[in-house]
Amino acid sequence: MHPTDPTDHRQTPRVLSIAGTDPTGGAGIQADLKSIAANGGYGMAVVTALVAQNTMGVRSVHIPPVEFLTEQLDSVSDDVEIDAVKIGMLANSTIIEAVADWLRRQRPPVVVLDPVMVATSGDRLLDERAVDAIRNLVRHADLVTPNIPELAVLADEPAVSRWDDVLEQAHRVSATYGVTVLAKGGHLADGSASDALVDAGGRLSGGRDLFEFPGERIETTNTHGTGCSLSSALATLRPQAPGWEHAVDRAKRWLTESITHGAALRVGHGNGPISHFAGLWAGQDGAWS
Ligand SMILES: Nc1ncnc2c1ncn2[C@@H]1O[C@H](COP(=O)(O)OP(=O)(O)O)[C@@H](O)[C@H]1O
Ligand SMILES: Cc1ncc(COP(=O)(O)OP(=O)(O)O)c(N)n1
Repeated sequence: MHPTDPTDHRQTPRVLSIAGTDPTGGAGIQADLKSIAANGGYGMAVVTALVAQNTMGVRSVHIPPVEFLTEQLDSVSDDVEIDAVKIGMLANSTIIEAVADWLRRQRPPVVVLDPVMVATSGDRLLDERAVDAIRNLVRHADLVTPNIPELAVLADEPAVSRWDDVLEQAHRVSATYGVTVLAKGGHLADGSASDALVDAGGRLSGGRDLFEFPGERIETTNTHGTGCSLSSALATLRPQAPGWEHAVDRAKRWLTESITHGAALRVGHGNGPISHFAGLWAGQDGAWS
């Protein structure tokens, strides 16, 4: 996965995750750091919210004062050159505005926004009143990675269930916000798990407005944190890749392998995590000398 020479860290992207926590390690900041490392980056993390959750659901959310969030962001950017940022759970409009303000002052070259709204368990991770704020934040991103329900919220339209309708809705979102969209098909009910990169302005390689990434649904309940892990992988791979479509292609292959091996981790009684380092571990000799 590492660009060329694994001992030459001049090319290692320095990637910041701005997100909430998951003490079971499957989603949020904890998953992001694993994903960044697995995809060849140096991971850093600024916590937006502390979430008491596990593989079965969310128990409670603690949001530190917003001044402390800004203090964390400035601590990183005053010291480290950030190559890419991944933004995940933001919880409320005060936090969104603080992150937007920081981006206006310190925008890294690559900004990936996962517009986290509701966890698989059905628990809300974004205040319902913050939807307008998240729509404004989308305009600051290079890439936004909504799942099907989140795409509908960004489009301000009802959720769709046919893949062709997903592509059309993603096209409208891209045109409205002037952003590249990765529409994720993990919520499709037809046995597929395809994704699509859509840019209404034709900013993809070769002036294209669409790249599709077909995928088959893996029969597993180990899908906790797939969206977090994918967006972090993309933030890590984009500085290393010639275009978004190359980053998505590699990230999706890595994610598919990580989902496949998630159940072997034996973590939790609900929707378990993915195995971020399955590819690395597969190449290791288990024998002790
Ligand atoms: N069961 C599955 N098998 C294969 N890929 C999946 C599966 N579930 C999700 N994915 C993939 O994981 C990524 C996250 O998708 P999705 O579940 O739609 O987002 P989120 O986790 O944000 O709800 C996408 O690349 C999607 O195609
Ligand atoms: C802190 C935190 N952030 C995001 C999520 C949601 O994770 P995501 O990868 O979008 O998907 P699911 O885990 O809900 O499938 C989370 N649970 N916690």
